[in-house]
Amino acid sequence: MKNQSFIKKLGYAINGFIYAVKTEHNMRRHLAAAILAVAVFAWRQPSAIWWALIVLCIALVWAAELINSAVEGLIDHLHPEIHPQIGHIKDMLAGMVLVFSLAAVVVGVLGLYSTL
Ligand SMILES: Nc1ncnc2c1ncn2[C@@H]1O[C@H](COP(=O)(O)OP(=O)(O)OP(=O)(O)O)[C@@H](O)[C@H]1O
Repeated sequence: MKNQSFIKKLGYAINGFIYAVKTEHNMRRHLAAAILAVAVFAWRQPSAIWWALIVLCIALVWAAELINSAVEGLIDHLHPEIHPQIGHIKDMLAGMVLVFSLAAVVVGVLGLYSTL
C-alpha cells in the first residue's frame, strides 16, 4: 500500500470525500452552504481577496468535517460503548467544526458587505 501511484492515491482521497458526502448529513449541509456562498459571491462579485478567503473557509470547514467524521468513525469502531470521555472528545470535534463554520459565516457576510 505504501508505493502506489499518485493517481491511485488521488482516487482514494476522492473516494474518501465522496464517502463522507454520501454518509454524513453534515457534510451534505456544508456542501450546500458552500454552493450557496459561491453562487451569491458570483452574483455580487466581491474582490479577489474575498474570493480567496471564502474558498479557504470552505476548504477549512470541509476539512474539519472530514476529520470530525473520520475520528468519530474510528472511535465508534474501537469503542462502541458509552463513555463520558468519548462524549467530551466528540463534543470537541463538533466544536472544531463550529469554530470554522462561524469563521466562514463572518467571511461570507463581510465579503457581501464589501460589495455594498
Ligand atoms: N460513545 C459515546 N459516549 C458518550 N457520549 C457519546 C457517545 N457517542 C456520542 N456521544 C454524545 O452524543 C453526541 C452526538 O454524538 P454523535 O455520534 O451522534 O455525533 P454527531 O456528530 O451528532 O453524529 P453524526 O455525525 O452521525 O450526525 C456527542 O457529541 C456526544 O456528546
